Amino acid sequence: MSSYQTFHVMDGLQRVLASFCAASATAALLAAVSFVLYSLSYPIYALFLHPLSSVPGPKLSACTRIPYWVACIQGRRVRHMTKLHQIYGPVVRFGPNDLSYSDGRAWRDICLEVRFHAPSANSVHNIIAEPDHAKHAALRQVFSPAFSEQALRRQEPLLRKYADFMIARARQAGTVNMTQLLNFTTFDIMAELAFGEPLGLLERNGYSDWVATVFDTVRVLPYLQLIEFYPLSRMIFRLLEPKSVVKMRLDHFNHTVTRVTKRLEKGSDKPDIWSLVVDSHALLLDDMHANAELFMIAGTETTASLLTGLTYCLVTNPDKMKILTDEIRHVFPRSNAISIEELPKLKYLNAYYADDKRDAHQPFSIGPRNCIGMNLAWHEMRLIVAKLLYNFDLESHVGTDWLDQNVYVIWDRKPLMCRLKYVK
Ligand code: HEM
Repeated sequence: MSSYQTFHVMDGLQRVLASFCAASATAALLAAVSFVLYSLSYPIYALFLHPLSSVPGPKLSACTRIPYWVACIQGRRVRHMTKLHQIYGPVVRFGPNDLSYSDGRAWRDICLEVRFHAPSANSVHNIIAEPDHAKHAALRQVFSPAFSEQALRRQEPLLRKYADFMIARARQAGTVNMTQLLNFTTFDIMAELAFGEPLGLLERNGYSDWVATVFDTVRVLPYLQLIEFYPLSRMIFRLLEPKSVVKMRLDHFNHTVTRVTKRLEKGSDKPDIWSLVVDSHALLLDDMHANAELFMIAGTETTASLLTGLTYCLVTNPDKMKILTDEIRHVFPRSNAISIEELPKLKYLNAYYADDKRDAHQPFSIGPRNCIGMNLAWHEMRLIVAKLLYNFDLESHVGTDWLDQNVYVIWDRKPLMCRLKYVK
């Protein structure tokens, strides 16, 4: 009896299973057919019927973003886009729904369209990633006093301290890897502003583990961008992200959490970021952590990249370097007299800045989400260049292939070896 019943139950189960398998097979077949049909018809749509179909660009890029992602992953994004503009002109379609403009008139339109980034490890959006415009504006208002001209005048002794430390470090060396030295300097400055304490890179003449991780992991950044770009890959990644990677991300973030928390508990009368914003009570602790992490990236390697590039341009154009060096040594009687108040008055040092305002090139972006640290960056960069050229004659035999560098969201800068002769 029981075996008969069992046979019946099994029979029923088998039938349910069989029909389930058949349904699954049909669904899979339908999905496969739909996929094939979509793959075959999408290029026709993308090339002939899409609203962007008349915009110049490679046919493959009109159908898929794959060529762009490959270029990003290989660190060739800038070269890839430059080449596309050389071939196709000022407006290029580099993906099915993506346009790139090399014409300055596009700045206003591009700034209306904001790209959003993933939240920080504590799930809070920092200011650059904040998708809500009203929240962004509120954050901007809170942080603005810390980056105002008034704040910068109070921060000048700190900037000078590290510029002088950089000079002292360079004097000991003779031949210097400027890529590293400039990284040490900008990270030390920003750590004092964001954590209220130095990272000690100039002192130890080497990277801390935390900074080394930032540079060691740059090649992963395009993969993360790719994953974040598509909602499905983002969802799958969140589900499958290995625990070890999550832990690594949290450990890295906790470096900032520990330091910011310590700085807030301790209090400070130094003009760092928190002493200029903390009184507003408008920020939660999580906001502070997320934004401190952003400042440590946005305010360091950007400035260091520009300074390294400028140093390369100077050592490979000694005639221009001489004009700039003469200007700085003529205006200031001694290294200690170099001040952030006087530096903006130097004509040759600021020639780029003047050009930049007329030009289509906007390295700090424009609009309500432009770089909040722009004034700090200009003062810091002018001070560092002036101190460097006042104190040293620079020389380097680096070849033009130095310029051939990869960019993985941030530049993967090559070492820039320079001989520094102390002259004062
Ligand atoms: C040469 C140096 C620098 C360059 C070229 C630069 C460039 C930029 C650009 C292009 C943006 C807009 C990004 C976007 O729209 O996605 C930006 C935003 C930002 N930058 Fe800078 N930056 C520099 C230095 C600094 C410094 C020293 C700080 C100081 C912490 C800083 C902090 C920020 C912040 C917080 C934002 C987000 C602003 C917002 O969303 O309201 N940057 N920067």
